[in-house]
Formats: sequence, C-alpha cells, structure tokens
Amino acid sequence: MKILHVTAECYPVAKVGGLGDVAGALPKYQKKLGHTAMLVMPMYKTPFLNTHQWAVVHKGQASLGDYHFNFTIIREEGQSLGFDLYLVDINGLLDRPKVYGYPDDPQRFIAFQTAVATWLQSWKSLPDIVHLHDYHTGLLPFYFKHGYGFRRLENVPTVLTVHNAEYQGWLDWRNSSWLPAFDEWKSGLLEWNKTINPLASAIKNAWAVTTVSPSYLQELRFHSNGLEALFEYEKGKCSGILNGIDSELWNPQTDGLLEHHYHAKTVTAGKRANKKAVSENFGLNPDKPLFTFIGRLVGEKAADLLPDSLAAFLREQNGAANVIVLGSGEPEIEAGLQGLKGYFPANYDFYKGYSEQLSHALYAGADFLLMPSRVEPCGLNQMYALRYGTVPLVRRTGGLRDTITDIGDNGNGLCFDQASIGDILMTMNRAMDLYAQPKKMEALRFKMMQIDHSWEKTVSQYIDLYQSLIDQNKQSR
Ligand SMILES: Nc1ncnc2c1ncn2[C@@H]1O[C@H](COP(=O)(O)OP(=O)(O)O[C@H]2O[C@H](CO)[C@@H](O)[C@H](O)[C@H]2O)[C@@H](O)[C@H]1O
Repeated sequence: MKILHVTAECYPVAKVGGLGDVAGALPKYQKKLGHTAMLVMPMYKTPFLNTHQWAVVHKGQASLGDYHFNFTIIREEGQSLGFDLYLVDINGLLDRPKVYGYPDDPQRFIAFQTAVATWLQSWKSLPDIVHLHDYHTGLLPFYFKHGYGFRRLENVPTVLTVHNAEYQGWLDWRNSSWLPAFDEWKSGLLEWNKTINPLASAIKNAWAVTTVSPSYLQELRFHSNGLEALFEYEKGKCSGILNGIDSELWNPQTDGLLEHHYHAKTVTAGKRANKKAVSENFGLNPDKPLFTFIGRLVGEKAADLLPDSLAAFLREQNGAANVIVLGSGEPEIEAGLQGLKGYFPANYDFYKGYSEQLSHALYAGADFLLMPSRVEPCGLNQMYALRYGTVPLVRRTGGLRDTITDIGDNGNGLCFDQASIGDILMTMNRAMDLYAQPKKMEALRFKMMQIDHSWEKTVSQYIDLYQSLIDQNKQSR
C-alpha cells in the first residue's frame, strides 16, 4: 500500500508539540509493516535542513490569488527518519525559522496545500491513501473532489486525523480567491458558520476521519469549539485510534538524551541517578520528591492554574517537595510561573522555552508528571511518563481517560475530575503519600513500565482503515 502523509510538523525536522511526534513515527512503523509510507511537509528553515542531504525531485508553479509562485519539492537522501521525507519549498512563504505564529499563516498553509496537490497531479502512479493531519492540511479533500485543476485526484481516498479540534484555520470568504479555482456550487463544503473552515471542510470531504483517542471522539460531539453538530452528523465515518509512542526513541534503556540508562528492574536506582543530575542542574536538593509539568502553557492544558496551585502546594509542603516546569506559551502564565521562583528558590524552577533534551531528562528524573488538561485529545506525555516510570497525575479527559486509571482502581496513576486548584492540590498531596511508601512506589513504577503503548501495537488499526477505503473505492468504480 502506498501512503502519503501531509503535515505541518514532523519530529525531528520541525516540532512544536505532539503532532510532530506522531508524524515522525507513524510512517516509520507503517513502513516496517512493508508499506510504502512517505511524508510531505513545508520546508522551514530549521537546523535539520542544513544537516541533511537533499535531492530536487520536482519543480512547479501555482497561485495564491493574484500571486503566482514557483515551488520546489526536495527529498531527503538517506531516509534518516526511516521513510521518504519530502519538503515543499516556497520562497519567502514557508522558508522561515518557526512553524506557526506569522500573520500570513493562512496564506502559507493554503499555498503549501496547493503546491502539494499540484505536485501530486504529476505523479505517474498516485498514492493509495493520502493521510492528512489537522486543519493545516484540511482543504486537500475538497481540492481533490472539487478543485478544477485536480481532476486526477478525484478518486484518491483521504483520511483526516484530528489531533486538536480547538484550532480550525478559519478564513473570511473575502479571501476565497487564495484557494485554487473550484466548483462554486460546492462552496458549502468549505464552510462552517459563515466562514471558510478548513477543519470542518476536511471533516465533510475526507473519506474517513479519525481522532487520536476514542474518548476524544465522544467528547467532540459535545465540545469541539463550534463543530459539535458536524461531528454528530458525520459520526458514521469517524473513529478513534489511540496514538502510539515511538518506543525506539522513547526508551530509558537507550535514550541518547539521558545521563543514566535504566529499565524496569533497575528503575529505582536509575531514576534516582537521573533525578540527581536534573535537580543539581537547577540547584535543587535531589533527595526530595520531584514533580514536573512539560508542555505548552495554554488554557487547554490548564496551565493557567499552575502558578496558584504550585504556590499553594509548595507553601503547604514547606520545603518537602520540588517542582520543575518546562514550557512556553501565554505571556501571563509564563510571568506567573516566573514569579514563583522568587518565593520558592530552593524548591522550584521554571525553564521558559523549548528543550527536547530537558524534557527527556525530566521524564526520567521526575517522580511525578502533572497533566491537569481541560482538553487532551490523546496526550503523549503521560505515555512517555509510563515508559520512564514516572507516575502521571492526570485529569480524566480525552486520551488521559483512555490511558490512565487511578491506583485506587488497581491502575497506573493518580486521577482527578476537575481542572481546579483544589483537585490539583489534593492529587499532588496523594502523590506525596504514595512517595512515602517506597515499596508501593517501586511496584507501581515496575507495573507502569510494562505497559505497551508502542506504535507496533496500534499501527495496524490505520492500515485496516485504509484497506476498507481502498476496497470501497474499487467497489464504487
Ligand atoms: N517546552 C517544551 N520542551 C520540550 N518538549 C516539549 C515542550 N512542550 C511540549 N513538549 C513536547 O511536545 C509533546 C507534547 O505532546 P502532547 O501530545 O502532550 O500535546 P500537544 O497538545 O502538543 O499535541 C496534540 O496532538 C497530540 C498528538 O496527536 C495529542 O496527543 C495531544 O493530545 C494534542 O493536544 C511531547 O513530546 C512533549 O514532551
């Protein structure tokens, strides 16, 4: 089977969050099953570009309204990711250091999609499946079906995976000329609530839609930033497939970013050594329980509750526990977390920014990982925590509900229901009680590390879905 993934992020080329992790791993594990898996993404100016070799495979032209642009497709030589990686180079639009955050992001991602569809038109043998990730690629199913220039792609099955429905890529109708020419009778298939909505359009036009956990799919029918009725209406073609993790990359026995390696049987000593290393880097005493939060500092992750919750916890513990936060996001939350440093210099630190190396050091060195998320489509952090023997403290929502059960129910973590300071505080205090029982803690760590969330286990669910679409395609012709 020939599968093409289209995405805005892919680790290690360019990663902002979990989408990058999934896109960097899923094609690799599909290829291991014997399929031809490929990925195309924008060519940003990230370090990966200069440290790898590239071959030009296609040059083309396309338009964004009145602006006609040239684009180039390059392929990485050497398959360092384990699959064919293609980048779309559009001078001046995509070749920038950051993935998102520019005022012309809508134009950038529309031009990217137009270039991808234009390039695909020239393929001798088309892919069996085009797999799209999030709204940045959400216009493609519409282009394929109703774009005048893309008739060859009409019968290519498309799958959309919703990693996060909070972001939808809304676009005013006044800017519809940025899209390539399309059948205007079908414009309702681009729209939701009087705007062009790329995520809604993908849900309407893709052959199948998946969400990154089964619980998230159920939740979207009630909370999806305005798309509730659409998810309800299209539920027949939607399914929830829990993400996996790249167990080669995220393995405490071999992880190249760790100072000390360990496995389930050596977990207590291994984690102690890693805790010592990371704590000392921050000037904290390594003999105390260490809590961490790693992630984007936004309301979805309930990061706005962290400054007050952590202040209350650290005050109550009076020096008995340490906390390190790693992340960046909304300036107010960053300021709140920065401010705590002055109050608890011996027990707390905040690394503002992004550090892949520190994230691995914290998954390995921390005793507890806090995830109070209001919305969590799947969540990878808790799965990394399980693999590294770090007890997850999670709010029961989305993928957290599907992967973590409370130890009170013979489970693998500590769970709570409300995204509130009270619930966070109560759960952190429960963690302190657990930490005071070393035998129980060791047994739990051992148990967590046996849980298999690898892609090897789940990748076949995507293959089965693709196969059903390919069969459907054959029957309808
Ligand atoms: N400051 C920082 N420094 C270093 N690393 C950092 C970091 N901030 C975040 N990360 C890393 O980014 C990833 C975050 O992944 P998540 O899946 O938890 O969240 P995200 O909301 O980005 O992804 C969305 O897509 C994924 C994939 O489908 C879903 O799991 C998730 O629920 C959904 O919201 C992890 O690898 C984490 O270690």
